[in-house]
Amino acid sequence: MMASLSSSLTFRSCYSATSFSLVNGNKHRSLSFLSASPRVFKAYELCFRFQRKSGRSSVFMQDGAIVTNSENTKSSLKDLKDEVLSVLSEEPAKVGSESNGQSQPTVSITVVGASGDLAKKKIFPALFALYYEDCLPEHFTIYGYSRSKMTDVELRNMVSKTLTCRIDKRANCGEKMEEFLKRCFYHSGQYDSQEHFTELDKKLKEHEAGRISNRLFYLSIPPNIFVDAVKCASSSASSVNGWTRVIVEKPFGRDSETSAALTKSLKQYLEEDQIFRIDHYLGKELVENLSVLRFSNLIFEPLWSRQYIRNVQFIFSEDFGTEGRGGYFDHYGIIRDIMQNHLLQILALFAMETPVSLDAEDIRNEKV
Ligand SMILES: NC(=O)C1=CN([C@@H]2O[C@H](COP(=O)(O)OP(=O)(O)OC[C@H]3O[C@@H](n4cnc5c(N)ncnc54)[C@H](OP(=O)(O)O)[C@@H]3O)[C@@H](O)[C@H]2O)C=CC1
Ligand SMILES: O=C1O[C@H](COP(=O)(O)O)[C@@H](O)[C@H](O)[C@H]1O
Repeated sequence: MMASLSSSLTFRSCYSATSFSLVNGNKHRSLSFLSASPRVFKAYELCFRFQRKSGRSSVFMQDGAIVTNSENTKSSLKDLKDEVLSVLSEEPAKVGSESNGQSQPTVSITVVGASGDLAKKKIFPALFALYYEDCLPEHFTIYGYSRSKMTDVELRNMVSKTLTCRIDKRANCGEKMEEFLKRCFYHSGQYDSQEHFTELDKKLKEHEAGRISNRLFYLSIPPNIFVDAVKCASSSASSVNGWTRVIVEKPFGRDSETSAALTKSLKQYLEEDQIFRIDHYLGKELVENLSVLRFSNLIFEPLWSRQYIRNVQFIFSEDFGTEGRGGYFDHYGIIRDIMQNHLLQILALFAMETPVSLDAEDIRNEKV
């Protein structure tokens, strides 16, 4: 399968990085779930945040190394890491934490459709990478939710097969996996059952142990059941004292009209700032590095212009067949599946004018 736009630079889909950038309505928050090279992620992600906040100058090298004019790089990096952590634990609870004597909020992440391909291939490994990198809050629980009958142990067995230590620092990886798996649980239920989501809610509460609870639902299910699941999650399992957010996987409809209709349906149960639409392609190392290559690389930056580049082609290739996706492609269309999201996003990153800053909103403004 190959889709090709016009390039002298060729991008091949041979990376298996698992990271995601979340586009949140008009705002954009970056919440990277990465399983390939957190070192690169940190440099890239943290750099932008850091530069924005401190105004300090720092340059990130291709290998993820950081050159900064700071005399105290170590503590600066710590500040940056704290910032990433704050993405996951931001928006303090509406109920005072002191009132129940539990000072730190919990995050409960429910992977809806946990028995599926995406959950196994990408989501659990990415959550593990976050855990490995200490980017999850101290108190967190992960729940798999789907119709398949499974015990906690069976879920852990399933998940453990796809967790990897493909990351730079491999120290204690096995130990970390064990710790991570102990935080994973499973609840079997229908996607349109208030009753089953109420059962999930009860289980989440047990783990939250009276702490302020923030809840994230990751919809890793076919789009035709998004709204049912959101309805049940929001009415029967949303947080009562913290935030509740939902990550929605593409496709977001099949055209502008159906996309608007999906948003309208979701907004019956959620505010726009609770909805995070995801294009996992934007979190790939190769794609993230594109901005670094364009804007921080002293050799390429001045040459990246129509004066010096004659032809640009993007090649999307996979070294395997449709692998069970034939029905989906026939129904939805391969162009819709790949080109109008992943490849257009890459094209935009490649061709946009220099944004005012590398802050996500400024990049978005240049893209559109
Ligand atoms: N796989 C990938 O690489 C990518 C997938 N996506 C999107 O992410 C979402 C999930 O993808 P993926 O995991 O591949 O999907 P799957 O088809 O594997 O579905 C995930 C789970 O949803 C449940 N399910 C499947 N079909 C139905 C149905 N008709 N009615 C009710 N439940 C159903 C099944 O769980 P159970 O039977 O246990 O309830 C299944 O394990 C989809 O929207 C897909 O388009 C986006 C990008 C990449
Ligand atoms: O969204 C999709 O992307 C994958 C390619 O992503 P990768 O991370 O596996 O390289 C594609 O195979 C799939 O058809 C499509 O739905």
